[in-house]
Amino acid sequence: MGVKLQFDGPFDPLRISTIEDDDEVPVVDEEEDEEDFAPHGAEITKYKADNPGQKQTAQTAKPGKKEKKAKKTKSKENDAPTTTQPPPKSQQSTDKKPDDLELNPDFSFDADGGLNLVGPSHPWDFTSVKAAIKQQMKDTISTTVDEKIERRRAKVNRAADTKKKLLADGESQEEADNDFMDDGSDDEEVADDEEGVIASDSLDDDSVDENAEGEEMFDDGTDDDESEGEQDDEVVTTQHRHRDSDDEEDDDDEPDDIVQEKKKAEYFAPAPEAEESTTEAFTSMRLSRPILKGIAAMGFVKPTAIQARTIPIALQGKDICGSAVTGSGKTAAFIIPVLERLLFRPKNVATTRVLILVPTRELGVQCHSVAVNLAKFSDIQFCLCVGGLSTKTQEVELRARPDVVIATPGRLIDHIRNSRSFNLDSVEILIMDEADRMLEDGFADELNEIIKNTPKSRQTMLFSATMTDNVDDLIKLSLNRPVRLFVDSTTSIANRLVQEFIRVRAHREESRPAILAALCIRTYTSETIVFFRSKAAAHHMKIVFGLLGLKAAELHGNLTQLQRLEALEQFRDKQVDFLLATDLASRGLDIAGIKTVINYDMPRNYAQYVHRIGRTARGGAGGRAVSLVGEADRNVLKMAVKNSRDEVKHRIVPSQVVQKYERRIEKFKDTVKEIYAEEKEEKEMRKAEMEISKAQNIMEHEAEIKSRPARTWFQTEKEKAQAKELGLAKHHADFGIDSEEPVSKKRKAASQFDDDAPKRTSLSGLSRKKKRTKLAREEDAKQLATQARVARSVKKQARPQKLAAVPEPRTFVPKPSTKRREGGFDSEMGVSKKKTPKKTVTKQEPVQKKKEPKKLGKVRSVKAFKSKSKFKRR
Ligand SMILES: Nc1ncnc2c1ncn2[C@@H]1O[C@H](COP(=O)(O)OP(=O)(O)OP(=O)(O)O)[C@@H](O)[C@H]1O
Repeated sequence: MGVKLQFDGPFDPLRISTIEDDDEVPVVDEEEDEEDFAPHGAEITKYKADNPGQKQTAQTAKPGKKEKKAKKTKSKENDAPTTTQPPPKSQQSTDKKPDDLELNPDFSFDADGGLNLVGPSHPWDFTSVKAAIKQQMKDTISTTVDEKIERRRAKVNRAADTKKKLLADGESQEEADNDFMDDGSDDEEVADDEEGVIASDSLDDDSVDENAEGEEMFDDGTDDDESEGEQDDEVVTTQHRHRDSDDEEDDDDEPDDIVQEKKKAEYFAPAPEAEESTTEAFTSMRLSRPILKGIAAMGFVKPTAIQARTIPIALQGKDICGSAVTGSGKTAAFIIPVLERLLFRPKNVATTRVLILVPTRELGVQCHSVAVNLAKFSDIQFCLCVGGLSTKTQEVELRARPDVVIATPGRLIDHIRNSRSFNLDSVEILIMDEADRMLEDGFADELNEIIKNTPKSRQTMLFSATMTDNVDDLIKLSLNRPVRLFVDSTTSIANRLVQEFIRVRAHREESRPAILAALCIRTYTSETIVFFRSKAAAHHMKIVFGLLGLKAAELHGNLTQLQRLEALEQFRDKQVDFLLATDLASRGLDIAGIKTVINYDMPRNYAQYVHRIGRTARGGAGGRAVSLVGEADRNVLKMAVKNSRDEVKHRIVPSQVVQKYERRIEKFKDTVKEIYAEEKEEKEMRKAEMEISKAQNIMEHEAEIKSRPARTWFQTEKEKAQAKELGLAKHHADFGIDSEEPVSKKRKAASQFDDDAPKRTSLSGLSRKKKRTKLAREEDAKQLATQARVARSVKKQARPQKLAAVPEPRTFVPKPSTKRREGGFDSEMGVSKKKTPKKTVTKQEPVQKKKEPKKLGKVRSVKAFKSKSKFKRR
């Protein structure tokens, strides 16, 4: 309930398109208690969502109703939104309209002062979501992994003390044994920032050769003949090969490019240039007062490039395909125009008009939190609809028809199919954050299902740092002449992000845990996020870190939703120094102050690498990404070096250091096994507990349970698995990744260090939705499956045809290129081999090499890294 619109001043008819679900309802013809959104005398031009070019002039409200409406307005300040055209900055303090002051007496809008309001300490907050989860939780018989570690640390420490005493007079015991269980904070172990140790200036072509002559510099530190005493890491700055913007694609792709460019020219609407006025301040964007207040409260002073370009176009109701580097404010870029448009919604009937899709629950929670914060001076209602939270609570919330639903695709489809009276028929704006992610894996079909359920006339906006502009992909989303707003190249990384690479030789794969421990104890001691490919590896290192005395939280899909949110909060609030995460945390998460991202193992593709390292150096801050690069990671390394803005660095952790940590970790082996055993035991108990409560439930509520209609899903398990495979193949093709490339056996072996970890089951590798569905159907699988199939086929027949058929998946045929085989760690890092004559180290060099036969396998690699120690290696 709010105040009726009143306008008494000029209003730019091109500036805002309002949302409407019924053209017959003029914006100002709302009930008396509609809110006062627009400036006095303003004329609103509305654009139909399906026809942005069509204008409709709204009636001008009669002045004088304001006092009447004001009485009805909620006492809350946020119920008095008013669209204003703020005066020029210079006049703001003196030239305020009395009406403005009347409406918001306590709000002074000053581009420097007002916008400098201290925003929330973090743009997101999980308190309410956590509380909701806790409410529905039952007590379980389990202790946290931290408790298990702590108990054992105390035990092992006692054992170590006893050992020390016994050996007090002895001289034979290796010194390393004495720090058996230290806390990793020995002064001698904490090296200074290595960057200055050996790092040389950016190398020109000549200096590359000089470096190439000293090949031992590129040894990976695995020599056995290290000098006495612990050494600092070596960090060598190597040549960078930043591509010019007009040199972005490989030469091989040229014919493809021409076809794609032609398609793009036809498909995308021309993107207007960013207006200078809008890039300067949010106030120039003619946003309404409540939105400006929300922006100010977030502490945003000036729009970022993507915001400056997106907001005016989004306000016009146009479809957008947007991309900008990680941490550049894309979330606010799509939320602000949505909120602005929602302020003008007809309010006679509550309607869900905006749907924001995100790929992960955490991103959903974060996006919801940012949206709620930005809208806190309005009456816009939100519903968070992600997995891991109570379906029932969401059903209740959805029944109230919130203005905005923020959802993960799986949970949303669940509601569409199984929550009575919920549908997407009234959605006018569809936003997909991390849209390229949604187009891959198992999401593609889910997305198709969602799109099928939304009206064609909707406005659609897609965003990602690695957004695809491949027309064939976008066609599936049935966009309407989208505007392509690519502020940065999709391969770009943040400006102040320094990239380091550590080579992990094939025969040293098992040293990864020790290298990681050395990095985290000696160099990157806090505000560091470590990415793992597998949940098992993340969990294993959580235990190892705990035993080493490092404060770490883990974040992956094997945890409960509450544990996941708590891990993020602990890391955000600096209660722990390290977040050990899988790719679950690689996209979109915005945690202030992350200094370092470590890739324990490289992600499967370059896009994922961009997102992972994009967790640092956000919003103009600096950061560092350190990646452990194995033999199988050449492609990603190559892309990373090629797209680096500045030099990349090659870090060498001395073998002596690695061996020291290997010994230390080796000593925990039994303790780690004990912890796994205890976890296993607890898991069994929890399972038994669950079974009991399930049985009790069935006994008590049998009739009700049986009368409930079975929850349905839109595809069979088989279909979903196939979709995932196709998505992956397509994504690999996009990024030039050889889908056939086997996962290095050695790496696999290295990640299987936790031999007591749960083995693969029939549920492994399935999405949460699949798992849940599968588990839920366990009891009477056949019966329910049959019911579901029947229900599905009946519903399918009743449904309209899909808006766009999914095109045949492209079969990826690896290009016969010798280029890839040439690339070893050294050549990807831009370092020439020893015998390369200086003058031949030019840009033409790789082209010549391209024609060489494919024979640069292991032999080349060993040669390239030749060092004095090569004779000693086993
Ligand atoms: N105009 C602004 N002024 C200052 N800070 C801003 C502005 N807009 C957004 N931010 C802040 O910048 C940070 C990054 O924003 P956001 O998470 O939206 O980035 P993103 O581009 O979506 O990143 P990613 O690609 O990783 O998802 C956030 O902390 C956000 O609060």
